[in-house]
Amino acid sequence: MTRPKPIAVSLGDPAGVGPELIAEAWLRLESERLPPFFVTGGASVLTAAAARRAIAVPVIRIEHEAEAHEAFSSGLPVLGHDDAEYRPGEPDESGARLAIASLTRAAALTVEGAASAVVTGPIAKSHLARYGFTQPGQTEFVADASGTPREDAVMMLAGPSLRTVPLTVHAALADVPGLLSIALIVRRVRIVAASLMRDFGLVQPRIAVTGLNPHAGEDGRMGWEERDVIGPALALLRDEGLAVTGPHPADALFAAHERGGYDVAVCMYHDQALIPIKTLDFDQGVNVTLGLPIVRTSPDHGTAFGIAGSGKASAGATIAALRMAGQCSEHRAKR
Ligand SMILES: NC(=O)C1=CN([C@@H]2O[C@H](COP(=O)(O)OP(=O)(O)OC[C@H]3O[C@@H](n4cnc5c(N)ncnc54)[C@H](O)[C@@H]3O)[C@@H](O)[C@H]2O)C=CC1
Ligand SMILES: NCC(=O)COP(=O)(O)O
Repeated sequence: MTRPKPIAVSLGDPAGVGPELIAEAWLRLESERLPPFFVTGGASVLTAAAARRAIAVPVIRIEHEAEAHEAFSSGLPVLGHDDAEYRPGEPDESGARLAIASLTRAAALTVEGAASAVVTGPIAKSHLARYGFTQPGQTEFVADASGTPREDAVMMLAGPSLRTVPLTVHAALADVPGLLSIALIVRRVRIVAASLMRDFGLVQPRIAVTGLNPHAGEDGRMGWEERDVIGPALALLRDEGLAVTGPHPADALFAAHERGGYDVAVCMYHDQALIPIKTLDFDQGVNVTLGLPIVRTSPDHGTAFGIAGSGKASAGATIAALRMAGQCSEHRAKR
């Protein structure tokens, strides 16, 4: 049997918590039973970040991704020579350029099949935008890199307590009602259903869809989107045989007694989906992009510049992202 390819990990912004958490994940590879991975660039950043965190993580430079498997048991494999100075909490131009280069290479290696999945370290979008990062986020970046229409790259947040999908993502709240349409909901919910089957092994995913307005519109008294947009979209999806319920009032859907009734909650906007997951599962929350020809996950937290280098950041979400990337790749390989 051929062994699976290693996972390509992008560094994230070197001034953020990404590098120290990747190093910590490598340190715990046996206790956490992590699949083999390598980092694209940032060898001296990773060495310095591990030292600052007072953890013993030998960094092993590799010239080719095929060397990652052998290196992995002795140290953290780092591919290539892209690098920067380690200045935690002080994002700068060279760090931004390294983050972009690392992401670009990790995604490209995954698209060409040299890596089984890409796990992206956290970046600060507004900071990187000053240095040539043109996409709204890494979700759109990996969509473009893998030749996927951006509308088909669907963000899902997954933790031990629940999974959520924001149908609209990095949009101003005032723009959300105008962005919602029957076509968007149908297209994205179909992708959610197909991905939960392909990447997570669910046979018939149970999909709960929220309303947009308080009380899911209260029969049109508090908004019309449920009646005119969300409801008709869900009727179409049910006609296709998908196990879709809603529109549900969003305020109660995440209560413990409700969560057992669905496999994923599809939400209308960013905070509706992210607040419950970050409240319940912050330390194990994974951001996974559905609908791609490749597997991509990420810890769901950001760069946390304020605590970078302090040793306070938890590696739980990074470890969960690595583990989930390995599991999704295994599910795909079995199909
Ligand atoms: N996957 C990614 O690339 C993401 C990137 N971001 C970016 O990160 C930047 C900062 O965003 P914020 O909203 O401040 O979110 P953040 O996640 O960086 O920080 C929010 C709070 O959580 C804490 N925190 C974050 N990670 C932690 C960890 N591993 N352990 C313990 N505490 C942790 C921080 O100290 C802060 O108090 C933004 O520029 C945003 O674009 C935000 C979310 C995801
Ligand atoms: N709030 C989630 C987030 O910002 C992650 O976005 P992306 O960079 O993974 O697209």
